[in-house]
Amino acid sequence: MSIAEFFAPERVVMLKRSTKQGAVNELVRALCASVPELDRAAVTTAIWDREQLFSTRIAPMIAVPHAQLPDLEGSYIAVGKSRRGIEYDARDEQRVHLVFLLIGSEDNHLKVLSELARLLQRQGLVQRLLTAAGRREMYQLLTEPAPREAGTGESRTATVVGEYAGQLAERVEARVVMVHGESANVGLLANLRRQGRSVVLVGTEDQGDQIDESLYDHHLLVPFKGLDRSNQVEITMLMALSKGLIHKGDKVVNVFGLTGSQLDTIVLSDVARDFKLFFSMPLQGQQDGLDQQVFMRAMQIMAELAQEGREGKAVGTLIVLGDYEHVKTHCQQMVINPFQGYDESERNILDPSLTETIKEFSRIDGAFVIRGDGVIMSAGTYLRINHAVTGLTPGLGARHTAAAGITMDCEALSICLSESTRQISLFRSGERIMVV
Ligand SMILES: Nc1ncnc2c1ncn2[C@@H]1O[C@H](COP(=O)(O)OP(=O)(O)OP(=O)(O)O)[C@@H](O)[C@H]1O
Repeated sequence: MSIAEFFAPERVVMLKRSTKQGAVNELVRALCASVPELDRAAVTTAIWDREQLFSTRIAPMIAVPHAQLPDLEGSYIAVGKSRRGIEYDARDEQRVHLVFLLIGSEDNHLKVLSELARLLQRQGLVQRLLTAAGRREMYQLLTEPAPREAGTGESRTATVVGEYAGQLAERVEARVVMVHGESANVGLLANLRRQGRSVVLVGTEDQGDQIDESLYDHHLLVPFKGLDRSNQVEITMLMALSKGLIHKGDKVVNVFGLTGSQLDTIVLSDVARDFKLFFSMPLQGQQDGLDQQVFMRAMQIMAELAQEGREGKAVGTLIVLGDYEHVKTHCQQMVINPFQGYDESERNILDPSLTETIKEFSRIDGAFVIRGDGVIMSAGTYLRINHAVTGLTPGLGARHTAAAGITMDCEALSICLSESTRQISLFRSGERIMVV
């Protein structure tokens, strides 16, 4: 899916009104004028109904009011910029300057929302939108392919590392080579394809427009940037395993550099040896089908929480993903479930406008319980554990014990953010299978 297809030049608006209602109505007008099948009254009602549930401000200066309309085919985005800023919601004094209005079909609304959120994370884009001279420039910025980052040229070192990676893959008969996209070089990709390796291009953003698609077999997106080298490989391998791109008997060569820099590292993995525990994970489309994007979003929110904390303080929290049928038998509310009463479509972790709410609720004691398809079933939940949890690293307390314990009793995966160390741990079958 390319997010560019949902924009249109006539739906870029320089907003005149500085109230939330005025600005949103300007966008609804522009959207409905551009898409005749949209009924303005229905769009307005759907948007405001959604807005009453949670504010759709997703970042200090950005809001994404959105709604699904039954029977609508396709999704449409109108974008507005306000130079003066809009008083968007009472809880935040900072004004919103960019408003993205999204109306979507029920089928892929959340996926489009998620793509839009990813686009807005593209380095420097928001700043360039804010300083863009006019509507045409804004449209170009929103629809242009992701720029390749500095340092992606093929330096001598990168070329040599690429050559060695190719030779190593050949010598050990690695079936798969994962080339980390921001530093990928075209020569290496072409060489690996010639050798008949399965080539996976790994990136944090969609780079399909920059590198010829015929040079790789799969494109894998990892949820966050800025990892150190060992975490980069572990997360990538985990993602690739969960997507079925690599298998138990494979040898895999990873070629990468630190995010944004050139190729300088080669790591050879024997999947069966290095990822023993993974093979009991529920991520592979069985059990209750834990959606890949849901797992990635949960990891991303945890990573952001680890970095940002709340109001200057570190926070700890716990997310339990998947196998809800069994997990629910272990759940007891510590406080009233804040998601109670909301429709399932209004409490899906894939909805970026919920991110702030989820982060805010991370301060509540207890766990988030999330179904495999991303629907948040509860927060502030106490998990009753039936087994004695032994063998945890000394120093890990009740939160980590609950995170491990629930995965002994259920086929769920749990992600635990430690308040004291800010480390993110992944638990499966009672074991801590990864620490970031
Ligand atoms: N059974 C449980 N189910 C859900 N949440 C729990 C459970 N037990 C503890 N918690 C959460 O963990 C918090 C206490 O964490 P504690 O500091 O004891 O654990 P920890 O593993 O050392 O975590 P951290 O590294 O974040 O301090 C509680 O305030 C509560 O929010």
